[in-house]
Amino acid sequence: MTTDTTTTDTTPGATAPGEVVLDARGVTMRFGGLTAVRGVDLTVNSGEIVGLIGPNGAGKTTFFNCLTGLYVPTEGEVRYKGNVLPPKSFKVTAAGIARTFQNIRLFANMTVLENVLVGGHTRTKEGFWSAVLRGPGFHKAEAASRERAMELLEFIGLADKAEHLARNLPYGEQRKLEIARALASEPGLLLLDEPTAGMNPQETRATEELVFAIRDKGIAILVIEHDMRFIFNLCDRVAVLVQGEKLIEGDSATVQGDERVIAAYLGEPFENAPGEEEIAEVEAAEAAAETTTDAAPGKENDR
Ligand SMILES: Nc1ncnc2c1ncn2[C@@H]1O[C@H](COP(=O)(O)OP(=O)(O)OP(=O)(O)O)[C@@H](O)[C@H]1O
Repeated sequence: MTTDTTTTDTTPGATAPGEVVLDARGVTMRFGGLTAVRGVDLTVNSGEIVGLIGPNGAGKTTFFNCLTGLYVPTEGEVRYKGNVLPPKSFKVTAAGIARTFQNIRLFANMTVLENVLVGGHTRTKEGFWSAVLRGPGFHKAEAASRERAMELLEFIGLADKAEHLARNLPYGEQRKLEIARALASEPGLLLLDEPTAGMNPQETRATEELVFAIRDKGIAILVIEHDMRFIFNLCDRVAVLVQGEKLIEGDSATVQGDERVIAAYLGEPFENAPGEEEIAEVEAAEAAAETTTDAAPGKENDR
């Protein structure tokens, strides 16, 4: 994985520093008599990682769905780089917002590379007839798509598994692949819905590094996550939803220390420093991984 800390202006979809990428205003979503999201304002600026937290059923996923064209908000407006979002998911993706889902949604029987190629189809210039006739233009475009997809797999650390079936990847790598597939649509904003769900501490830490590296490519990030340590380490700003409404928004220290957040969500003050137990757990997992690699060099993952 590339971990350069400078913004690369060659990244497609990358945004100039300080630009408002996402501007959601007064977003309300009702399902019959239930108001799942009520009057939520949220902005994400370029270069930022913003977290969205809240108890189960607070409306986080519903709000995400309003940002991706899956739902049209009952009230309010969502703008991406100044333009109101089109009311269809594929048009929102084409506009520059990509997402991952709470539950992994890969094409299990396709290869890792094919999954990324599918993610990039919104950026393929060749049209239907070109694909049918398979002329020189098509082959050139196909080669370029494969090259871009391989670059992404390189970045994410899965290039050596490009030809493996997605279903044979370990869980943590499937989650990475989902992110690579989302990045293939060349977004300016990436929405991550519980990216570390089900991960061990080592995988969570790797995901943290990956999200920083994506941000450093000039892609703004909005992330939902229940793992508070992950959120507070990662995010420039955190917004807290409770019962569909935004309770507070601020930097990690402000949110962690807010009595209403503690009462409504955290339950007890959050300790910023990782505990000795967790450090030991991560170190043990890393040592075990190294031993396995040393013991079985070049061992192929099952396909
Ligand atoms: N399609 C739907 N139809 C009816 N009610 C819905 C629908 N989707 C969500 N809800 C309700 O809206 C509320 C908010 O749900 P949502 O899934 O957005 O919460 P969440 O904060 O993402 O929760 P979690 O952390 O458990 O994923 C819940 O009461 C849920 O039952």
